[in-house]
Parts: sequence; C-alpha cells; structure tokens
Amino acid sequence: MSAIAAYYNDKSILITGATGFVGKVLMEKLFRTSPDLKVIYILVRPKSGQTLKQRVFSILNSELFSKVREIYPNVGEKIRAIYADLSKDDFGISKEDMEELLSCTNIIFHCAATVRFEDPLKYAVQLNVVATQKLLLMASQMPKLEAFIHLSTAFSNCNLKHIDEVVYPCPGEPKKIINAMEWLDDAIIKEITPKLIGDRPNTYIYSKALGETVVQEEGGKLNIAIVRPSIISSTWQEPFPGWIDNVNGPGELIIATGKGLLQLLTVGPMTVVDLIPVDTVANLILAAGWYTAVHRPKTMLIYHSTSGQLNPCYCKKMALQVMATLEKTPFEKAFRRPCTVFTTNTIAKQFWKAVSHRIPAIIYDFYLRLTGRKPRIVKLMNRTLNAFSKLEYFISQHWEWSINNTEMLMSQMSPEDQRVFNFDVRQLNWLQYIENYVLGLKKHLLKEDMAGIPEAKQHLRRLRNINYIFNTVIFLIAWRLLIARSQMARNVWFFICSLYNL
Ligand SMILES: CCCCCCCCCCCCCCCCCCCCCC(=O)SCCNC(=O)CCNC(=O)[C@H](O)C(C)(C)COP(=O)(O)OP(=O)(O)OC[C@H]1O[C@@H](n2cnc3c(N)ncnc32)[C@H](O)[C@@H]1OP(=O)(O)O
Ligand SMILES: NC(=O)C1=CN([C@@H]2O[C@H](COP(=O)(O)OP(=O)(O)OC[C@H]3O[C@@H](n4cnc5c(N)ncnc54)[C@H](OP(=O)(O)O)[C@@H]3O)[C@@H](O)[C@H]2O)C=CC1
Repeated sequence: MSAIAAYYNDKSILITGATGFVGKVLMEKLFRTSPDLKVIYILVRPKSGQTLKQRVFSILNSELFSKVREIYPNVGEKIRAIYADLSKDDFGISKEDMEELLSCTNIIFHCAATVRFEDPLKYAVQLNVVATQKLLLMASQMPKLEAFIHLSTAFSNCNLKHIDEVVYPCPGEPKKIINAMEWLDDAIIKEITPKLIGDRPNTYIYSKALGETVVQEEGGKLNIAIVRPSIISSTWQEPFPGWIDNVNGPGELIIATGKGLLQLLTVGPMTVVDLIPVDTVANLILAAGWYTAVHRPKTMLIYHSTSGQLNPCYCKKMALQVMATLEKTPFEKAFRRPCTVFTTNTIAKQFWKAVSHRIPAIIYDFYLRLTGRKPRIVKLMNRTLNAFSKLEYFISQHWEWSINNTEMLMSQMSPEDQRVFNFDVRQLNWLQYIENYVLGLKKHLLKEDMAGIPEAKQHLRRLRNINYIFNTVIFLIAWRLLIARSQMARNVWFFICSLYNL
C-alpha cells in the first residue's frame, strides 16, 4: 500500500478553504486514497443562502465526488463542517468546536484565501495574513499536531525573475501593516496601497507574500511547509480529466475566446504559461504533508508546484489547441466566431481592442436596443477586457522557479507513492490536457450539453455569413466614399471596369 495513503488513515485533518477549487480536489483525493481517515474538519461559512449542511451536501453530491460516493457511500459521516468566518476575530468558532479542533487535529492544510487580485488591501491582509497568523496561533495549541501545510502562490515574489525555495523579505513588516490596516481610514489605505505593494502587481500577490513572512516568523516550533503553485488549472487525471468549476485564471480567457468576446492574445510565440493541474497540486500538498510529519525536516521547506522548468507549455501552442478544440466542440450562443490575433505591439493591441472588440459590442448593443431588448454586450466586453488586462501581467513575462525541494520530495517517495500521488509534470501531454480543459469548461462550468454541438456549429455558420455580409457592406461603403472623394480611386475603378468591359 502507498505509505502516504496509509499515513493519512486514522488521522484528524483540518482543511481551510475546503469549499474552494483546490480544497475540494484535496478532500476528494483524501477520501479516495485514505478511506480510513478519522475525520476531516472543514471550516465553512454559510454562503449564497446555503447553510453549512447544504454546502457540504452539494459538494459531496457533485460530479467531482462521484468516484468517492461509489467506494464510500457514507462519506458524509467523516466530514465535520465547523462554522467559521476567517475574517472574524477567533473566526467565530464556537467554544466546543474550538476545543475539539485543538485537542484532535493532527494535520492542517491551510488553503483558504481571497484570490481576487484587486480586493481592498485591508480585506486581503485580513484574509491572507491575519487569518494565517490566527491559524498558526491555534495550531500552536494543538498537542497532536504533526504538520501544518500553508498554501501560497508561486507568484508571491513575482517581482523577481528567478525564484528560489526561500521566503524573501517583503516590503513592510507584517505586524506594522496589520496594525496600520486596523486604524487607518479606508480612503487613506486606498491611497497608499500602490506605495505599499511596490513592485508587486496587486493586493492579492502582496498579501500572499506577507502571509509567507508571517508563517516563517510566527510558525515557532511547528512542523511547517509552504506549497507554492503557479497557475492552477483543471484536473489532469484525477478523479477524471478536465474537471474545473471556476473561471479564475486561464478559464476566464478561454471562455471569453470561445464565446467570441476576446479575439486578442498579447503574447510572443515562445512565451511559457506556467499552468499546473489542480490534481497535481493536491498530490504535492498531500506528499508534502506526509513528508513534513514523518521526516520532520529541520527547517521549513518550500515546494514549488510549477511546470515550466520540466515541461513548458508554450502560450501560442496552447492557444492554437484551444482554437482547434473550439472548432470541434464550440461553445453555445457565441457572440462571434472564435478567432485570435497574436500581437505584442502596444499600438496594434489598442487598435484591436477598439476595432474588433469595443466597436462590434457597441453595434450589437445598438441592435439589441432597436429590437427592444436589453443591451448587455458592452458591459460584458468591458469586463472581459478588464479581466484580460489584469491577467496579462502573468502571461507577458517569464519566471523561473527552482524545484530542488519538489524533486527531493519525489525522490523520497516509493514507486507506489509516486504513482498514487503523481506530481511529475514531465508525463503531461499538453495538447491532450488543453483539449480536456476546454471540454471541462464547457461541460462542468458552462453546463453545456454535448448534444447541443450541431446547433452551436450551425450558430457559428450563421455568424460567419453575417460577418461576410457585414464586411462586404462596410467595404462597399468605404469604396463608394473613396470614389466620391478621390480622382485616383475613380481612375482605378474605371481601369478595373475597362478590364472587364463593364
Ligand atoms: C487562439 C485562442 C486563444 C485562447 C485564449 C486562451 C489562451 C490562454 C492563454 C494563457 C492564459 C493564461 C492566463 C493567465 C492567468 C494568470 C493567473 C495568475 C495566477 C496567479 C496565481 C494565483 O495565485 S491567482 C489565484 C487565482 N485568482 C484569479 O485568477 C482571480 C482573477 N480575477 C480577479 O481578480 C477579478 O475577477 C478581476 C479580473 C480583477 C476583475 O475583477 P472585477 O471586480 O473588476 O470583476 P468581477 O470579477 O467582480 O466581475 C464584475 C462584474 O462582472 C460580472 N461577471 C463576472 N463574471 C462574468 C461572466 N463570466 N459573464 C458575465 N458577467 C460576469 C460580475 O457578476 C460583476 O457584475 P456586477 O458588477 O453586476 O456585480
Ligand atoms: N487558483 C489559483 O490559480 C491559485 C491559487 N493559489 C492558492 O491556493 C489556495 C486556494 O485557492 P483556490 O482554491 O483557487 O481559491 P478559491 O477562491 O476557489 O477558494 C478559496 C477558499 O477560501 C475560503 N474563504 C475565503 N474567504 C473566507 C472566509 N472569510 N472565511 C472562511 N473561508 C473563506 C472560500 O470559502 P467560500 O467558498 O465560503 O468562499 C474557499 O473555500 C489559495 O491560498 C490561493 O492563494 C495559489 C496559486 C494559484
């Protein structure tokens, strides 16, 4: 049997962020590989009108958990959902629940965070720094705790080009920043945010960097490791290829492309996009948890969960595969036919944004207004272009992450563990993966039925014909205006007519 799977059997595991993208995949894998684990405590808040129970129920009944339900129909009995809001003091956890957590927990996986790039700094610090600090304090009171795994991001030091497996000094001491966030006025915080975050691109990245410093400084005698994933994308293999349920990162761009909203990619052909499948991240987290608890390294280890060093995914190749998949299995009700212009030129970029994005959106909304419907495309287009401009930072540059600890961890695992908890991205076929990713977005996120593909293709054919007619009309109008105004254009026109005896 796998030593890692055996390690988690009989353990009480605390997961924060278990309702999130990574947390769900982590929990699913734990149940599948270590069905004899004692309990998984999850810290959950009620959300979107759902109680804790309803939230857990909908996760366990989702497609992601279909394999778990087969092998383990009573899986719900092993989950203990505890009310907690990490933005509150003491997380709002009841006294009894806190006592149980403190006395029973063996391992903590801290995945919860706010991942929105531009949350107000105060909120980002509250969630990604202060909550981490409080969780560390809780952990220090857990007599049975064997390991604490903190999830950060490979981009926490994206102000550097080569990133080692160390915690780098961050602008601003966490304690001072936390303090300042408590008493400064929101308007003043907003004003000083760009100065505070310095050369980091947004409040998310900055707060994750501060979070790492807190883990290092306040982890005390705890057995801690940090896992830093890069751009987390759909599942590669487990529980099945292509599972994804959120639009973060590339998902948003792929959907916008498939729906015909985005027709621009501002990358060079050899730009590497550092994708890492979510099941690979979960496997590395579980392996790191096992290693930290069993081998107790003397210093806190940082593991980079990245792909670029071992098996780079080139952006252009990825984009072409996205387009090829969209050709075979188009998304429904597209605004325009998917198509992509590659450019790294700033002027060309602005031109394409205006000509092939904003103007068609305005025209379409005008048409919606004329036909008595509510205009919506301009708003959607603005949102898409805004999201694109925020994500662009991460595809227009190149980073290198050292992976010594990750490779060391792999070498410490038995062949069976390497198979069950596979995080070796060298085995990944990007073209196949991207195809499954696009299909996964269509199926699991957009909830589009494969039976609707002929209709979607028909819709795209109609759009192509409309496009031809539109371009022809524009050309004829432009030519007519030119002939009316320019003698030279008139001469060319007469010359062409004489050639064909018109
Ligand atoms: C040739 C083919 C081409 C193929 C093309 C594909 C090729 C791909 C090439 C390679 C690609 C690589 C990509 C790199 C990605 C890098 C990721 C870096 C990872 C860094 C590592 C990390 O560790 S990162 C953790 C992940 N973290 C995120 O990745 C959050 C991002 N994201 C946000 O941070 C916020 O999203 C952001 C954007 C600020 C906006 O923020 P924002 O506040 O301006 O906008 P909101 O999102 O709030 O939405 C405002 C309003 O839009 C409404 N709305 C929302 N979605 C809507 C929808 N789909 N349709 C209609 N409406 C929608 C919403 O309901 C609101 O409506 P209302 O205003 O009425 O309420
Ligand atoms: N996705 C990515 O590309 C990357 C992510 N990471 C890191 O991985 C980790 C997980 O990210 P991911 O799963 O994608 O993020 P998600 O946004 O999908 O999940 C975030 C989780 O945190 C929980 N959470 C947020 N605020 C609170 C709160 N106030 N109280 C209780 N719980 C809260 C959410 O709960 P709720 O469901 O109630 O909102 C959710 O379970 C994060 O630490 C992130 O920084 C690192 C690199 C890349």
